[in-house]
Amino acid sequence: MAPSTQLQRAIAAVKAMKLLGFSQGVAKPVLKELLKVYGNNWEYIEAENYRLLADAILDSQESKDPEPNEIDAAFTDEFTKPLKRLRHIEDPGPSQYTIESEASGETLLKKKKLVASSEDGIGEMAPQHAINFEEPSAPLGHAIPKLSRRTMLSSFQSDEQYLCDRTGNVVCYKEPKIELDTEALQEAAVVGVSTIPDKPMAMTENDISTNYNVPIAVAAPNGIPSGIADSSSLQLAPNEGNERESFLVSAQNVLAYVQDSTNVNIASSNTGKSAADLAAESGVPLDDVVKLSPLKECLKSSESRGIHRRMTRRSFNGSPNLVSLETRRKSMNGLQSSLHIDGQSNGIHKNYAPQSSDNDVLQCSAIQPLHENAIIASLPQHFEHDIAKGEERIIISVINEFNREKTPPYFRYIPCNVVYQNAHVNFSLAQIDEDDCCINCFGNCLSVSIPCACTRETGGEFVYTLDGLLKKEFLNECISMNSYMDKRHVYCKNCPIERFKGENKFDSCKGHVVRKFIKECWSKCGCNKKCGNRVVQRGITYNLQVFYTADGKGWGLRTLEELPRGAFVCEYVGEILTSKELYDRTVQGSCSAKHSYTLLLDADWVSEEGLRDEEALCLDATFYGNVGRFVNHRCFDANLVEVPVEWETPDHHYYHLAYFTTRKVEALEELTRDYGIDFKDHAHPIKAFKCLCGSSICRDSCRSRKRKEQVGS
Ligand SMILES: C[S@@+](CC[C@H](N)C(=O)[O-])C[C@H]1O[C@@H](n2cnc3c(N)ncnc32)[C@H](O)[C@@H]1O
Repeated sequence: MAPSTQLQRAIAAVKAMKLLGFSQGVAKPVLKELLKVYGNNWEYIEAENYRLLADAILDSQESKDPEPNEIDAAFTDEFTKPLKRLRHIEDPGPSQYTIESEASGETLLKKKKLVASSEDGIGEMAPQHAINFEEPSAPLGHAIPKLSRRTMLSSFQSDEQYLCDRTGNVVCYKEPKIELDTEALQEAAVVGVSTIPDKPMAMTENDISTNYNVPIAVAAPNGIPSGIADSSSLQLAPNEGNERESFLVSAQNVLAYVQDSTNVNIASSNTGKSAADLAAESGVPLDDVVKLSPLKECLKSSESRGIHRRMTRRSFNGSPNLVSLETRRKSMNGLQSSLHIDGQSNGIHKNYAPQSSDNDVLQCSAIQPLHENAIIASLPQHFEHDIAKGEERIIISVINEFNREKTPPYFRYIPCNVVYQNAHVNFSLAQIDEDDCCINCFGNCLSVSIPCACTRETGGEFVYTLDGLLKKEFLNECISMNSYMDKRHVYCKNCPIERFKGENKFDSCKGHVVRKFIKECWSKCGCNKKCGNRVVQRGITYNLQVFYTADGKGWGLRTLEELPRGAFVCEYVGEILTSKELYDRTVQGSCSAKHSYTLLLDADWVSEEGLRDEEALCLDATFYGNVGRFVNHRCFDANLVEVPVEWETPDHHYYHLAYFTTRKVEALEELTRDYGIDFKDHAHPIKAFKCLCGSSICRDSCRSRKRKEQVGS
């Protein structure tokens, strides 16, 4: 990236932090560290108005948070000591981030320690500028800002525009960016060198928010995959690390089994009610919901806050759990997980996302800490307990049983595609011809013997069964069309992928796969929302989980319940880009993430001679996407197949990519699809990787054999 752009972005970031009350001196070193960690990928840092940066600053500050009796000294020191700078050392202390490689080959974001030093110029963090989350006294007359991460982040997010609903039109989003001003430009001169940090922002009493979402939670034993709990087979292992799992508790039953990173705490809901109040209101005996540890009483008292904070921190460093195993065992026995596999029913109950208010749902968004000090004791938790952040009808948990990477690298969850900027995706009822919809239908189109007009695309036949599965014949055809061997390619004369490469690089079309489309009924149709010809647009209905794969592929997606053949699993959702925009992103390196998340919507590129730039569309799930982005590749015998589906527009330029099962899939099986990669073709737009699919017919096996031979010789 050109230095000036880099500088401008740095200024904007620092400025944004300043608006939150973080001085330049505080923000700058953390920003530098994040840039290192994310390989100068600004998209991550700028996402959600620099949420990652704010999180990281809060984390580093919390780690520096002095004990109450140190506060006075720190402030007194302000005028007596030279400003200290931070440097990395191996000893425990306040944290920053660093990258480490695991045996698996994955690169992990880890905390690196910072300690005061006056030697190098990484940045400054004078004690007076660390935001304190305790009840501070300000001996030197400073106004001490008291902010919570939640307060800050919600103020950060307040001007976000929301994106889309599941069946609605694609919405073009624009996130507010911090405008550069002259003051910021002056600061440009000092980004990268140390300066005297600014004074903290003065805060009023109203700014001091206490609306922490602190739920009731029960720790589950380690070693049980999130989403699966069979109380009869629980192994109560000693606490080996910091990662645990908890339940999402509703008034009547446990909704989900979720992962967490911090300690067990008992606290109030975000309405400010206590656990006891909520339990009383919901009619669930408190002891049945949560077995309070002996710590309960001391956590409730304000005097104990310091103790709790210290205990939380100690435990975060790996020392024994706050709640006894016995307490945990009782808690587990007192609860029925909604996600259990038992011998009798062999069923996993749906992990529906709660729709109700605080009154009837106590959200255990991972074992949330009691107060703000503890909130920032964890690594940034982008997704809390549901990676879909409530955007799907199902809660989608995340679990890593192999290393300490708690969540996948940052991305923003969207349940349906969103136009990035120039893509021509414009839905209008007028655009849908009467022959392309079933205006005169009513009820469920599938219950009538004569197929409706929406089946024109599929030869006058509905492709779905009454159970909502893809019919055998259609599924077989899709599998065969997608199969690497049988795939039929068509070639366009003026391929949009090639034409942006510049004159020297211009190449002939690499080919586009011929596909079979599904056309679902939609708003202009007379049928109702429950019509059997509306499957994909209803969204995810099966229990899925994002998990860390054991075989080095990074994160993956799996099912927590058995899936029948022909079942719709999820859509591949991302930003809708023109192929030019995708090319520009690739050239700029903003898509240089370790994994590739782009797909072409190229099914119809050959049918028009002069396809306009804005009509040659792609999906990029690198920064915005849904669970579809975690589906890994498997050569030949993948259990998912990708099918193009359209409902809002029948023009084949824009459509949805839906994943259906190619066979019965067992609970806990990883969901995979064949990306169609030719591992020998290095010019292919999909960046090849060393395939670790494990299939006995892996197409990359020749290459890996060759490599081994080369190494051996
Ligand atoms: C759409 S992403 C899948 C999710 C990804 N594993 C993650 O951690 O976010 C595609 C990327 O995953 C990795 N991947 C997928 N299938 C793989 C396979 N069979 N072997 C090795 N890496 C794979 C590659 O890095 C690929 O670019």
